[in-house]
Amino acid sequence: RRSWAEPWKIKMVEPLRVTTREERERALAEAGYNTFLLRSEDVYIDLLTDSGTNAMSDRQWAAIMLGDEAYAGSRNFYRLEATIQQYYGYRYVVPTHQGRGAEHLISRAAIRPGQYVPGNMYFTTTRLHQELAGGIFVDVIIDEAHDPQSLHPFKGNVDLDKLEALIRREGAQNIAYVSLAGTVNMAGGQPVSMANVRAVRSLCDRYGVRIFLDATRMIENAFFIQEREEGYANRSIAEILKEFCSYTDGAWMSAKKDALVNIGGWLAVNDAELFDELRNLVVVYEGLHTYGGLAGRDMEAMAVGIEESVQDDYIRARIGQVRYLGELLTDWDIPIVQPVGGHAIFLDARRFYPHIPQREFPAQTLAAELYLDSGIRSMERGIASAGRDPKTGDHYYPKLELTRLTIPRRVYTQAHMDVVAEAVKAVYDARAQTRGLRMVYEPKYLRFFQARFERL
Ligand SMILES: Cc1ncc(COP(=O)(O)O)c(/C=N/[C@@H](Cc2ccccc2)C(=O)O)c1O
Repeated sequence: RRSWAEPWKIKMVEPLRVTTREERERALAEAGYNTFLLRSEDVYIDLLTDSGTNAMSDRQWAAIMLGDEAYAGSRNFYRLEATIQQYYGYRYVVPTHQGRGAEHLISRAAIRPGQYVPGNMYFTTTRLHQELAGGIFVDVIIDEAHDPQSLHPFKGNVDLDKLEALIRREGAQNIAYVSLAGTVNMAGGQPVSMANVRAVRSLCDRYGVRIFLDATRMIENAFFIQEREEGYANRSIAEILKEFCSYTDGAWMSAKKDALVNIGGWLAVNDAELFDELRNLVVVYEGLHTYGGLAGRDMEAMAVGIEESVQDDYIRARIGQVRYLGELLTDWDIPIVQPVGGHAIFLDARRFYPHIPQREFPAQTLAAELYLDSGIRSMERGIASAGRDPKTGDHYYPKLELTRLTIPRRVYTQAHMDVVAEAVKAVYDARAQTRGLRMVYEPKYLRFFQARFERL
């Protein structure tokens, strides 16, 4: 088998600054041991997120020059609308400034206070907007998703028995919609199979329950279907994407991931009445219905990004790079979530630091130690991110205590992945001497973004 390289070459570079250990000690102390509070200039390889950090192509940069900045009816909106209709298949499109904007609108328009929102594992902003709209999130993902060592090929799947039990217990009229994410970020970027979404569709049709898709990383999900699911090996990514979406009633997307732009999001539905309400809400919270908080140039770049994101050779290279890093780590027996997901390597902080109890924030500790060793920034995806149960006020205690190494699209080279793996190994080799953290400042909403910690 011959080696295989990315289907693009680099035309512009952005210099990186290597820092010293003492510079990083000072920067991290100022950031309250929270990688979200670090300055970008103090970060060497930035694996905090794949959101908005992806490299645009020359054609996307060219699209920036084609911005039609008319307040109403921008040419760029109609191009974006047509592109979403073509590739995702939905009828009505509403642009938003980013994913959160779309989550806010769909939650307000489609949830009545007290209704239940079953979903395949929670995502922080998605659940928060559902709760702010009075919804009650219920996790209906298969049990394997909560087991970092389970090799189930589609850990994002919905457990149909859990879903049907909820519908029968609460009554279909008390289910706002099924909130389906493909891939599932908090489970480790794990995909949903076509068979599962088809089965969820037929179950929901029996009870008259809607399904809305978080399509943020749906192209990566399509790749796993092409690679792992019977009957899809010879289907293109674009065909798989469109079929999957056809089993849902609408979708929201943070275009800052799959669509390769630095800002942007959209919401799309097939129901005309729901669209009317969304189209009206968008002018209250995001901007006119033909720009939704975006400049015309951003919408044009997003349309080009969508067209590039469905190219089979591009997505194979993208997933291949994540897998390459995963293999380096598993060769050293470093515990990560398996199977390797679409957008990141998730270090299993519970197995990495078995001596640090979850209340001392092992995943946050691991992100801090990795930054100190090498200037590599990662993100906590454990108890700090899980937040507090609104009913009891106590922390949620998630089974998954993970530190995410999130790989931006078309940004870093294989050499950077080698450096990352060696840094993780250095931290792993020193793990016995590492102590946990205590939280010294806790904000009310989505605390992980701005919380501050100190060493124990
Ligand atoms: C599956 C899914 N659905 C919606 C959104 C919101 O989209 P947006 O509002 O950011 O555009 C996101 C954003 N995910 C980013 C950024 C982030 C956001 C909250 C907490 C931590 C990190 C990440 O995972 O790094 C997502 O992953």
